[in-house]
Amino acid sequence: MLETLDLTIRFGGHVAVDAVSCRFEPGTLTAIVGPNGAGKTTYFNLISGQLPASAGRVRLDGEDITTLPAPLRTRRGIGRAFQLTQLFPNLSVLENVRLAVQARCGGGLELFRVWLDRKAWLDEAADLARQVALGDKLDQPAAALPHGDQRKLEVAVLMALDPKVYMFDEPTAGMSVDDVPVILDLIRALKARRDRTILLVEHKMDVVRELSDRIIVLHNGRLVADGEPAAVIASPVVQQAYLGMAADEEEAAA
Ligand SMILES: Nc1ncnc2c1ncn2[C@@H]1O[C@H](COP(=O)(O)OP(=O)(O)OP(=O)(O)O)[C@@H](O)[C@H]1O
Repeated sequence: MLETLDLTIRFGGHVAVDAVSCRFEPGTLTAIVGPNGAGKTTYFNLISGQLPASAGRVRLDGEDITTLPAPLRTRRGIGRAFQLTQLFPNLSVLENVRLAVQARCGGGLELFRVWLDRKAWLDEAADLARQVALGDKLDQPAAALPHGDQRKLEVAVLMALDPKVYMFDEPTAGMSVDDVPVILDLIRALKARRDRTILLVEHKMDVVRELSDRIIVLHNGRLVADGEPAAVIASPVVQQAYLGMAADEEEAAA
C-alpha cells in the first residue's frame, strides 16, 4: 500500500502541495483530478521522488521512502512512465523494452544465464511493444520516434518493469486518435488484474469516469474531495472548482 501523510512542498512562498494525506490500495485505480496548476503533477513528483518534500511523509508497504532518491523508489516498486531522457535514445524500441524486462527479472552478469534468458526477454519485449502498437517499429531508435510513439514506448517500458504502483500522468496526451484506445485498453487490462495500485492524472473526464474506482480532487494544492467517482463528480465542490464548465458543456450537448 502507498500512503502520503501531510505531504507538502513549497516553492518560495507558494504551497504547491499542501498537507495531502491519502492511501492508495492495490487493486484500485485512483484518478487525480483538479484544475490547471492544482498540484497534480507536483504530487506525482513527490511520490516518485523527482521532487523532495518540504514536509510530510511517503510510505510504501509501511516503509518510509520520503527521502529515497527516485531510482531507489523505482526499485522499491514505484513505477512512473519514464521520460525519453531516462531511456536510451540511441537504442531501439525493442532493446529499451528488453532492458526493462531484464531489470525486472534481476538479470545478473552470469554470462551463461544471460545468454539463456536473453531470448525470453526479447520475446516478452517484442510482445509488449506490439501491445502498445509499436510492433512495426521494433528496430527504430527511441529518439527517432514521433512524440506519440515515444509516449507509447514509455508505457511499454513501465509494463515491462511491472511495478507495484503504476503512475500515469496524462498517458494519452499527444497520441493520435488511433493510439488512445490502445493505451486505455492496456490500463483497463492492468486494472482487471486487481493486484496493482494505479494512479492516473487525467483531464479527460470521460476517461476518468470509465476507468477509475475512486477520484481524488486537488485544488490549490489541497485535497478537497475523495471518494467513489459518481459521488465525487456530483459533489458541489467539484462542480464548482473544476467540472462546472464541463458539466455545462455536457448538458448543452445532451
Ligand atoms: N519547480 C517548480 N518551481 C516553482 N513552482 C512550481 C514548480 N513546479 C510546479 N510549480 C507550481 O506549482 C503549482 C502546481 O503545479 P502542477 O504542475 O503540479 O499543477 P497540475 O495540477 O499538474 O497542473 P496541470 O493540470 O496544468 O498539469 C503551479 O502553481 C506551478 O506553477
